[in-house]
Amino acid sequence: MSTHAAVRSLNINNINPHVRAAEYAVRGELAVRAEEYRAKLAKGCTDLPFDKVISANIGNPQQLDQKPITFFRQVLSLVEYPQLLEKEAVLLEQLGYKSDVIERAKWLLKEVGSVGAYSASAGAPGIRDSVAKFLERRDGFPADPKDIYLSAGASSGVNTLLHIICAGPNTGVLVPIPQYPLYTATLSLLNAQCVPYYLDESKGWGTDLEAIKAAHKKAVDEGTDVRAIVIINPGNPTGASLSVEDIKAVIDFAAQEKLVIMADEVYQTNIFLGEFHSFKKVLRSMQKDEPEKYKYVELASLHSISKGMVGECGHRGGYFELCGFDPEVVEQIYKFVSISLCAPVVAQCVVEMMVNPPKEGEPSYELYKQEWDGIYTGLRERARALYKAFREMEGVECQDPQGAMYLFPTIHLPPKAIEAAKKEGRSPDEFYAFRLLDATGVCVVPGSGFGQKENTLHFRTTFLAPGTEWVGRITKFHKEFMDEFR
Ligand SMILES: Cc1ncc(COP(=O)(O)O)c(C=O)c1O
Repeated sequence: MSTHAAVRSLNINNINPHVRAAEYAVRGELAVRAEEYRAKLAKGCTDLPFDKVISANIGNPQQLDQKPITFFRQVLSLVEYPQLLEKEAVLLEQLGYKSDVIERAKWLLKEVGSVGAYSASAGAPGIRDSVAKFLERRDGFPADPKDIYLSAGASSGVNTLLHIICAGPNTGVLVPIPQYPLYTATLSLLNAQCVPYYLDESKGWGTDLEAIKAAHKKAVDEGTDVRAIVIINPGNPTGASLSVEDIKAVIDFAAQEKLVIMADEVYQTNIFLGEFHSFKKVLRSMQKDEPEKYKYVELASLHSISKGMVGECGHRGGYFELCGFDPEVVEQIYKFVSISLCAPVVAQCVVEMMVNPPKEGEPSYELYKQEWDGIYTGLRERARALYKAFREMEGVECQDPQGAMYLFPTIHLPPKAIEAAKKEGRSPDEFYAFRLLDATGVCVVPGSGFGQKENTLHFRTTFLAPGTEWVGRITKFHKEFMDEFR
């Protein structure tokens, strides 16, 4: 028994074991070490072989110098401090605010009252209306504001949905591998079963229906009550976007097997190759063609202000839309979200602006468009530069950058490196990632943090960091690593 156990109520062995069991590699040991290095550098330490830490482990755009969109922040400045609206002339003539910024701030304040007040549990009604209108424009099918729930980031939406879906240790949820570890971690917390299905790296990380069917059958045969399937589209860490055919196949399978579909669409605007097709749009078109067959498909789709060109992840905003859920279940979802009172109200305002940005012809449009396009082009260029560097590295294979904010290359490490990793009690990809961090200050996440096929090794890096100097650091490290262990 540790000495702590005698003097305190809580110790590592008596807290919730499901918290202990949960793994979340994107903020794990590597990220902690990276923060230690950052703190050392800030104190003026000069004995590290780098002068800057690059946090390429997490899609955190503004930490890596992505500038916030001016329209969003100008409006927020006014909703946070409405007294500024009494000085319209100063705003317009001296601070360069445009009239549509002032109008939007007034409108939002009318909808929410004060951003310091709780809103209705599922979000301010006017903001839910805006989201519904956006979905109608995006998909060409009606959307009902009553089906929309504002959330504290997509993470809190996922948390809500999995809490509702997971009835006990026997509940299973199909999760893509590799995946963003929010899903496996939350299933661990809920003591439910993750039913992994593998994405096909040889086909650009496509969703393989046969793999889904096989994973589902195996779990059902083992007695698991599989109730839902998670789809991340575009993928994290893979960036792959699903084709309409693949989405149809998933919906069809979900209809046959009565699976709730959780469509995580937070990267819907981060697309470099192909096109984004929402699950809602494809579902509604299938329902139009064959209403009886798809009538009861349950779909929850999620979006966020964290990603895309918005990148406001620190504000913690998002929403999910429910389609086809039983009204009694919906009541429980409503009760569940009401237990946390409401999503952050400032974040709800950002959601509103994300789904209803300045339109062509409006005063803020030109700058908005210029900023949006600049961020998009910068991301695409950095993705290409990183991809090109990976392609030239020995033993590294990388799929074309397709979307999201990440590359997920395969690495083939020499046997001596694998042995050295074993001696340190680390997986080889973890060993590689620690070495990379220690030598260059670049923090990536080993593939094992997302799941990967047996006998394959990967790492995930974002392509958010500005410039390409850090890419050179990775290339140099890799060459030296391979030489050391060859
Ligand atoms: C696929 C995916 N879903 C959800 C999230 C969570 O995003 P949010 O900041 O909206 O909670 C992330 C964050 O990286 C993500 O990659």
